[in-house]
Amino acid sequence: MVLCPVIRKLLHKRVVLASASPRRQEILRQAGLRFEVVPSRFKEMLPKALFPSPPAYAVETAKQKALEVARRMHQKDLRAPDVVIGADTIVAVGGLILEKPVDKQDAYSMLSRLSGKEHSVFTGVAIVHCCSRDGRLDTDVSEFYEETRVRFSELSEDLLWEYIDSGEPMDKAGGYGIQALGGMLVEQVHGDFLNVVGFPLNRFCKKLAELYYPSGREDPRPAQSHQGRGGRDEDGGERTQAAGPEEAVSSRTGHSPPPFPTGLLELVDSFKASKALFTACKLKVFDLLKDGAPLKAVDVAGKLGASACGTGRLLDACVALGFLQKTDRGYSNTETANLHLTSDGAYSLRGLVLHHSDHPWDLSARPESAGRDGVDPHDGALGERTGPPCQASCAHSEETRLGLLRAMHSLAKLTARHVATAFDLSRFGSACDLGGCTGALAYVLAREYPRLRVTVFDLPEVLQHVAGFQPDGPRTEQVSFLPGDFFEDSLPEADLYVVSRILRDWPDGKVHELLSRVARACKPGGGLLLVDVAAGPEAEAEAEGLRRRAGGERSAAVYAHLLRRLGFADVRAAAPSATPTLHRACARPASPRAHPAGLFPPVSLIRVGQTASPREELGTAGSCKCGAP
Ligand SMILES: Cc1cn([C@H]2C[C@H](O)[C@@H](COP(=O)(O)OP(=O)(O)OP(=O)(O)O)O2)c(=O)[nH]c1=O
Repeated sequence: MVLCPVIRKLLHKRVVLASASPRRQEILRQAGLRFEVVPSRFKEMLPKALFPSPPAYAVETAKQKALEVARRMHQKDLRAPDVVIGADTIVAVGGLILEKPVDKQDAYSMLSRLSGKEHSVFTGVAIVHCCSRDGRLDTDVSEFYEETRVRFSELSEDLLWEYIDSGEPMDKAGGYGIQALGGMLVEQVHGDFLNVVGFPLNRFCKKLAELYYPSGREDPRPAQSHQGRGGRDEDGGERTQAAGPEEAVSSRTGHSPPPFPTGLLELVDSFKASKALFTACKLKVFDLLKDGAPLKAVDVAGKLGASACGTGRLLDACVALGFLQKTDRGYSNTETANLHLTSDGAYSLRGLVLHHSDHPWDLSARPESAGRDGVDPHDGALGERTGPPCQASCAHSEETRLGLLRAMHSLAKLTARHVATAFDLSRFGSACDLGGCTGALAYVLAREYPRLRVTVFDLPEVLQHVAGFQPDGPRTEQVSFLPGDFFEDSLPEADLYVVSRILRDWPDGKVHELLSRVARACKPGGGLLLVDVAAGPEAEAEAEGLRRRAGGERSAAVYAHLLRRLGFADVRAAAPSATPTLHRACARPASPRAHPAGLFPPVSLIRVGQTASPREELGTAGSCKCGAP
């Protein structure tokens, strides 16, 4: 996600980060910037004594790093990138500048100098706009620095050496990494934390805003006027041009182009990113790079039996996407890749990735039928409904079904804790997860509520595969599996029924039928935990006619109305306190026709209902069985 509008503005420029620092790459990537990484070869050996202050030294080094990359790229292709970003982080204590230690002894003398005192961390940043004209490179440098003050506690000799022996200090200014083990040495921080880690993101965004909207307008249109060559910015940095190249063109010709169709171009291009991810997962690139030392492209290619050139391009794409980091020593996984893209990552989504890779969204395969004939992409070739993916896959090969189970399992595992803790369910003694598949949610419910016994109720052909998905550890005995069809068979007895990510796959009639069955099975005082992606009200209104036959996300209001009619009282909704990952994972389109108003429905919804009072209410619920909500 790109929060900062100025960063969004850079999305269609060729941006290069002239730094090998994995931390800088991570910070800028998290901010949504897209860039290539070309580490600078500038030797950080400027004579420090010539600079009036430590930050002046950091700023000049940052500038020289960026300019070296701009010149090298221009020489190589006679075409420089649009923007090159350079940065340099130093630690200053008592007028002394500390950079990266050269060896352990050097690290020791730096850290003992910092012990028990406050020091400053300065990061100098240079933003170089480039323009290649007639084989010549024109550059336009803006620069600034940020200061953060850090206080260390008193460090014992033992602690110092233990820390040095961890190896962490060696590639970091001042010999410590505040974001990792080095955080233990730190007593207080005043200022921007990311500045210490290597890149002052907040100040960087402000600087970009100054450059691109010099009059302080929020309006993202290009600025109409800009300063001439030789201007100086507020930090005393040289700046020859206030606006970027785009603005210059518009002011020269007097022609104002239409707003840049950023979102559209992103969509056109976005499949490439997915393709790179799919390919890397299929080839097990992230498994290969897990835990080991960084590998060069040629070594990865050798292990995969692939071409060095193609592998290099794939690995670079993964760097740009934030799944790999690249240094002089080679490629290695980012934390995201270790966690989500390796086969055995704690929250591996590899199964989901492979499923989507092997089963592209049907709309792309049969766009004509979806658009022209109004056939739902989940339907069979003649428009007949094949049911939710899990059931539809029963008609397919064992391999397809297993792939789908892995996909559903990985997603359920990622979101299970948010779901299990969205409401306090501790008063329930037993639960039945209808269509609970591999039991990913059931096990987390059992872990969160040690008194709860959970039955996973699903089709026999699904349950025959669950053995491969069982977690180790305590409380697995709280969970049991029972084969059955929630439309055909009697529902197992339970105090709480769970219907998670089921309803969106069914049309209204079936949704009503299933919830009516749950309402009838519910004991007085029993409950229902309904988990689904919710459509916003507008999408809901537009989807109304289409969804009756097709399924798709429904709004909170529709579910609330239906549940009340079925006799549930105390209907409550909660959007999970979701991480961006969770939101993205949940908020995906079921079918394009069900969401004509937008591809990404706004929120995930969890609601719990409890049958109000006993029998009359349940009777009412039964009498509603045939009516559509
Ligand atoms: C103080 C501190 C520094 N650092 C890092 C940030 C920088 O990467 C590094 C300082 O060295 P730099 O020379 O600024 O950067 P670099 O050598 O890592 O990368 P490049 O020169 O290619 O841009 O120290 C931390 O990661 N944590 C910290 O707490």
